[in-house]
Amino acid sequence: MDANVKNAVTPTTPPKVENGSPSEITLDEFEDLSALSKNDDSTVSITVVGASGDLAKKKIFPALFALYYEDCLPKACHFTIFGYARSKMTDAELRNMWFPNCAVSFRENCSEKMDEFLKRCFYHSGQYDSEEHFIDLDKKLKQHEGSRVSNRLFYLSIPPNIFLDVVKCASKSASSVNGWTRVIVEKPFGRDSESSAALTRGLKQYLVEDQIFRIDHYLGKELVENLSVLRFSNLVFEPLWSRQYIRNVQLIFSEDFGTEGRGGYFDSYGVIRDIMQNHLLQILALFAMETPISLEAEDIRNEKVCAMLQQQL
Ligand SMILES: NC(=O)C1=CN([C@@H]2O[C@H](COP(=O)(O)OP(=O)(O)OC[C@H]3O[C@@H](n4cnc5c(N)ncnc54)[C@H](OP(=O)(O)O)[C@@H]3O)[C@@H](O)[C@H]2O)C=CC1
Ligand SMILES: O=C1O[C@H](COP(=O)(O)O)[C@@H](O)[C@H](O)[C@H]1O
Repeated sequence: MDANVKNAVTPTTPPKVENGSPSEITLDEFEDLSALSKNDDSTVSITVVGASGDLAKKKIFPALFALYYEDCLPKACHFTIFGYARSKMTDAELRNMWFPNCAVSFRENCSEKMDEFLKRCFYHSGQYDSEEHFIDLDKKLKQHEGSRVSNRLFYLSIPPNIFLDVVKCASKSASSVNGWTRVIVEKPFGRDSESSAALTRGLKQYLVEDQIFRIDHYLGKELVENLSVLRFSNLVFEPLWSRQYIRNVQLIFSEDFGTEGRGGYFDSYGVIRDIMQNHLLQILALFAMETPISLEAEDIRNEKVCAMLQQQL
């Protein structure tokens, strides 16, 4: 979770929303969604909003399949994945669209696993600001969830100007009545601290902070994940990792392709905002923070915030 955003506004208790439900399991439990399958009475439904887009196709669905392949999703029939967007598509068309990107070279039984996984994937076409269309989605989700406890996750893979429309409709018309409801928000979280705080205030009209997961996909990269292990578990590096021994730190970001489809986004938002204030600052914080009391998410977050405040970044 992005701590700077989290701390950008004074937490307030949001008004209770119709059909809304507060979180019922902790962040740690959430990390292993497969744990939910131990309880035969619960299901997880993941709705990827903006399913027709680039991010969904290239990253989210392959990642969901990888989770399924590694048994990190509840067993089949205890999870459902819905794509939601305005484009008209059938379930089969959605599956065909995702398939090529998901079919990476996993180990054995990949195609069987893929068949099982795709059978749990469905599509619902709707407008982002239509409560009616989210009510229709809710009905479809219920058909798959049956009478079990339903836990629902909405992944916002859409441009930021429609985040709030979706959160409003999803929380009013399609949130879980008996389990948790959570929302994953993709960057950018606003274009400056004022708009970031405004976004957080907007989200909190419908959700409490524990329901909001701001994602920075750089933190999932192997190299970045290994940074903490390298720093804190390596007897050679650990004592040397300080200002006494390190004079200069450079973070170099390079891509081997051009602007491609990002021209409009870069013009209005900027390359620095695209990469630096999120991905690269997260890495710098991981690099510069003091040793956290544990490698739990909240403890690392706390140390990253301290490191940033000390550097006045
Ligand atoms: N692509 C990437 O690698 C990354 C993207 N992100 C962020 O994730 C989000 C999604 O990215 P990406 O998939 O590339 O974006 P897209 O531009 O592909 O948009 C996703 C979907 O949203 C709908 N959409 C697009 N523009 C509008 C609009 N103006 N009004 C309403 N709906 C619209 C379209 O679906 P339909 O027309 O079917 O409704 C589209 O398929 C963005 O916030 C982006 O900044 C973050 C990290 C990396
Ligand atoms: O968030 C973004 O990241 C990608 C780079 O990430 P990668 O995992 O594909 O290396 C960047 O190309 C994109 O512009 C930016 O929005």
